[in-house]
Amino acid sequence: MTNNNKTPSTVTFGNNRLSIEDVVALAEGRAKAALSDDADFRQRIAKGVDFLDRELRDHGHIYGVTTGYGDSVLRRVPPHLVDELPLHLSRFHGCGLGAELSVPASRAVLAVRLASLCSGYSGVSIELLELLNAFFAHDITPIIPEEGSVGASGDLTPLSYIAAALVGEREVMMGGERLPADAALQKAGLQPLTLRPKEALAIMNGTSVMTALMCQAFMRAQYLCQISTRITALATIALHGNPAHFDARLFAAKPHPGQARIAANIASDLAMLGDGYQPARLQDRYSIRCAPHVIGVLADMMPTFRTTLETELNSANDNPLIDIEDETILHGGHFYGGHVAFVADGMKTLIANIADLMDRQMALLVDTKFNHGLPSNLSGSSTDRASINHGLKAVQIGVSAWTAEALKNTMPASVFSRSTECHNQDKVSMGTIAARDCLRVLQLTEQVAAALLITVRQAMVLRLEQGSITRDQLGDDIAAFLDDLGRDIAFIDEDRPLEGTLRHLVARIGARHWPLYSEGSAEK
Ligand SMILES: N[C@@H](Cc1ccc(O)cc1)C(=O)O
Repeated sequence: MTNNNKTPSTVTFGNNRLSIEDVVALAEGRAKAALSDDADFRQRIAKGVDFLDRELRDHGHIYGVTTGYGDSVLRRVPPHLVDELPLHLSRFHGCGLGAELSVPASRAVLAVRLASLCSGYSGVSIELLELLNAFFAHDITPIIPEEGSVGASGDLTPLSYIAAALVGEREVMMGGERLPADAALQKAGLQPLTLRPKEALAIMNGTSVMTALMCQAFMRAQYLCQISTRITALATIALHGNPAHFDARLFAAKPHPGQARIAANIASDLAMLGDGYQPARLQDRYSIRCAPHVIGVLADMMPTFRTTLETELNSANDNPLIDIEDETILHGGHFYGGHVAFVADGMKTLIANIADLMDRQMALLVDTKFNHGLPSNLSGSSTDRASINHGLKAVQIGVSAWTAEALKNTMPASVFSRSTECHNQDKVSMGTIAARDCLRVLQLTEQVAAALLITVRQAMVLRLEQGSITRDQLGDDIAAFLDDLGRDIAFIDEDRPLEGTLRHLVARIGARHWPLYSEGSAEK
């Protein structure tokens, strides 16, 4: 498939592997979906269906086809009710609650489930795969409530909303419009699917919701590494900090590659300060001096996170699996999302630590006890009006609140297994809760980053006005970045509400608006 760090224009589902970038490009509507025409792939899919049909005819006993589900495995379904069983599965799981997934998130879920079904272990028909693929072409996304999965019988309840949409039940979004699924299918000229015996189980019995959410989280975490690195560089300059903390020789002596790269990026941002530059202190406080050691942990874990997420993304995480080579049905527990759960729990901890780092950097910048000659709360008001102006005081309070909430949400979800479903599912992953927490922590941390962008830009303008830093001492990248920020953030001389600016900057961060360092540099 595509190279990991390039945006594809078409993502093809078939025998090939998908990358996180493929999923996110589809989710964000930057790529089209296609189902492979490859003869081997189509034959493999056909073989699975044919084998299941024969198995049912010749042996007449298959889990989830002629039995009840889960703990109800001992219940035998008589042949005349076998065809009705899949619709029961999708319907009794139609009990999701909570917020609805966004359209991009729902698209990511569709993509991840389609990828898994294409691995050829689930015994679904090519018609099912074609219809899922057609959802992309017609911009149809199931409306999926995000709560109700324990992440270890797969994401049964949220994925039931995909099964329902395919058969023309419940609601979908289509080109920005909320419609009953049957109406949307009709509008698109598509026929609702009649689910074959194992197909509802195949759609629902997997880890695709948590995996999709973590693909989105991964891309955001990657950008967070970069933006927090740039913020650190600007905070260091604005505080008259010491560039020597980022010397390559230091990082060769403790050579975690991600950490070294973050340090090198900060060092290159500070390179133009020049020999005449005098730092205010020999050693800066840890939120400056140890920034590579905080951001670097996330940077160093990203390759592992990628490997784990992409293994899950390209896996058959259904049960039972159909081995078409040996013509056997394999009963297992691949719907268990333990790996994704751990990535989500781990990633959210590392992200919240970056929120905390930036919160501490802001504390240094706004406080005249630490900021080496900048005004209180970085207010740019002239002296006679300084008594009524409070600059970034409330923004700092907001940052404290967002940081506290991010830190609070780092409670691991994966250790809170509950035995459920009459003790059949007596150990579960809670990976979907972990993934949702991770996204919430990201959102809060991106808000902190937005506030820090206002802070460092304000501090830099003040320094340039003071003349304690000159424009020549900023490298081209830093100067261009500050100019770009200046178009989004007006200088704060008189107090004004900053909500609009904050929201705008949060959206900019979400869109990875500023190209920072080299693409994908938070990883390799
Ligand atoms: N995940 C279960 C199947 C299942 C499906 C739906 C349920 O409600 C419960 C269990 C298995 O494969 O064993």
